[in-house]
Amino acid sequence: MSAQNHPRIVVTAGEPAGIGLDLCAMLAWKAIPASIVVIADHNALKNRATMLSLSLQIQDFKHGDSIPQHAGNGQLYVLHQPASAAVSAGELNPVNSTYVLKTLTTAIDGCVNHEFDAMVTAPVHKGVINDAGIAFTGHTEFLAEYTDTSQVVMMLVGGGMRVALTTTHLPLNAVSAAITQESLENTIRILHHDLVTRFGIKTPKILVAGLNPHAGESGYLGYEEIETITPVLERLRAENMQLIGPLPADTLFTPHHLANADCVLAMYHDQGLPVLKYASFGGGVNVTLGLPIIRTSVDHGTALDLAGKGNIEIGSLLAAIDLAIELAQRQSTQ
Ligand SMILES: NC(=O)C1=CN([C@@H]2O[C@H](COP(=O)(O)OP(=O)(O)OC[C@H]3O[C@@H](n4cnc5c(N)ncnc54)[C@H](O)[C@@H]3O)[C@@H](O)[C@H]2O)C=CC1
Ligand SMILES: NCC(=O)COP(=O)(O)O
Repeated sequence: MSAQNHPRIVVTAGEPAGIGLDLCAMLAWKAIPASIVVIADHNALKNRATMLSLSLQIQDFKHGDSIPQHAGNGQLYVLHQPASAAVSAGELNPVNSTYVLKTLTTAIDGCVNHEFDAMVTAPVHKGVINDAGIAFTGHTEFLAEYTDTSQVVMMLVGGGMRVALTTTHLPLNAVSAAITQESLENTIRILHHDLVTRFGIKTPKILVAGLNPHAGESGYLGYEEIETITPVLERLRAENMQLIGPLPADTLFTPHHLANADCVLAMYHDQGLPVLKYASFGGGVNVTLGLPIIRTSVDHGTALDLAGKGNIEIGSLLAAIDLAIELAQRQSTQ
């Protein structure tokens, strides 16, 4: 926390051809109870602001500078990370992938060494980073690897729900094999631990989805519920965790089930996230659990079609910053 006791948040601007730069420029006009430093290419950010007719005033941030609470008066503190190639709104260039990853590692390092209290990420484009010859499936996996964390959990918050995932960015045909008793148990332990410590929920109630239609229909539609999910839930219930399931995913997201639950654990990305995004797109937040640092993110992608055009929603970035502030404040009191 700063000397004035407000959280210090670092925001990575994401894929420069996408709307991350637009969001960061717009952020300069939002008052926020935290200090904010954006990591981006100074000139690319200035140019994007000009495209949006925003007269952004960039203050260059240097490591060690102390900065005031974000006033929302058009000023933005920017840690300049030079892009590797010229930036053009809407046009991906694999050459800039190293720049994108450098913004991430700079933010992670800043959180690990306590220069910042939390990092918030604008969207990156997974495909173009791979086009550059760098294997990359998402921030979540990148953060885990860079911080040497063996397992993390992706959770989205929005629309009155929290939805965590057992597996993240995997082809569908690899999902079943990736869900082992060990990986599921670790996922639930991380989820439970962070709901208690980071979110302040004393005894979290977690709804756990089955993998197969109708949660396997007693084995007639698949065995993962019987062989993998149920034994793990029974083991962890013996430790007094409140775990309901495995429940059929098609009826789990109904008011009846959700009313008293703190979180849903889905088995894979597109089992859980379409429901949450339907309920909250543009206002949802992605948070990585199990990391040694606090990281939240927007719930949407790079929206290349909208970059530089001036008609985007900033709600998800603001919600991600709000959650980062909440988590940082709770951590500072522990
Ligand atoms: N946190 C991250 O880094 C994320 C990155 N992605 C990446 O983004 C890239 C594009 O993904 P898509 O599936 O096309 O999803 P997308 O979210 O970029 O776009 C889906 C639709 O939503 C619109 N949209 C997105 N954000 C918006 C905003 N803030 N305001 C108004 N409209 C908005 C887009 O114009 C498009 O019509 C992919 O490479 C994907 O992996 C996707 C999700 C999260
Ligand atoms: N659907 C969520 C997403 O793709 C963002 O993932 P990550 O980059 O935060 O790992």
